[in-house]
Amino acid sequence: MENNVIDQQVEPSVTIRGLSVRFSERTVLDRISFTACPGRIIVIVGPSGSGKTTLLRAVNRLNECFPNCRTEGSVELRLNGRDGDIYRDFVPLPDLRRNVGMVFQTPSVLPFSTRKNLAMPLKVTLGLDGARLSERVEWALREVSLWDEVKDRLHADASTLSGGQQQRLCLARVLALEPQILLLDEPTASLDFKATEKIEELLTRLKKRYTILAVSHSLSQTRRLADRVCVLREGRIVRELDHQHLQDLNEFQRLVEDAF
Ligand SMILES: Nc1ncnc2c1ncn2[C@@H]1O[C@H](COP(=O)(O)OP(=O)(O)OP(=O)(O)O)[C@@H](O)[C@H]1O
Repeated sequence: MENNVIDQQVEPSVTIRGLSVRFSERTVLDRISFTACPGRIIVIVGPSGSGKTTLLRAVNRLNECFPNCRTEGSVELRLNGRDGDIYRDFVPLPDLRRNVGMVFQTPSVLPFSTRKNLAMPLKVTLGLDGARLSERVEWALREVSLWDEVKDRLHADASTLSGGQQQRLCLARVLALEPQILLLDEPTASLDFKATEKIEELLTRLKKRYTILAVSHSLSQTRRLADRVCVLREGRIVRELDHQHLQDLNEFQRLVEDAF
């Protein structure tokens, strides 16, 4: 069965058609199709090993880091008003990764100060320096509600921040490059409930301006965040749930558990 989820209210910014990913001879994603739109969060859930991370990585060609990986099908993105299939049309990888930012399960801060974590990619990728660089650093930290917490220790090593602060720093690093699409792989996996709450509030605010694809292992979080839920099992989308399914917690849990 090939899935075809079309969001009819808003022009999609991600259109995935017949996407299959193999590692060596093993099929990990099997003819996946769906669309994602700006202003919406799609949450991907599914058993461990069902292909959730691989699906996120397919949207900015990160699977290509693995030499045994083969991808078929298309991932069409609308970037800066132009459509293109990232596997067929020429999209320089740095441009693609800047526009399609990814935040990983475990905060991946660089072994530098908080400021340098943001400043370095801004210098290298956008060539910013001086006042423009400082403004962008502050903007990104404010965007993730971290500025007030770190403004007096911008030059301290980023590893001295709490786990939740580090994860927000990673998100700030992605946002600073002005992406249009965010890929979030269990962004609260390593956080306590307070830090999780902050990230969830942040995502709810950010979703108005970005297309967000997120992976979550928490059904209650999925229900809080998602506009649409895709249940992945053995590399296929076996169920899609939208607003009407998310209203009643028991009904939602039953539908997802059935799909698992
Ligand atoms: N680079 C790779 N080489 C070989 N197999 C891989 C590679 N990356 C992922 N896989 C395999 O693909 C399958 C899907 O992995 P993936 O990480 O996408 O699953 P997941 O649903 O995100 O799992 P989890 O919930 O445990 O994070 C797994 O069986 C995994 O072992």
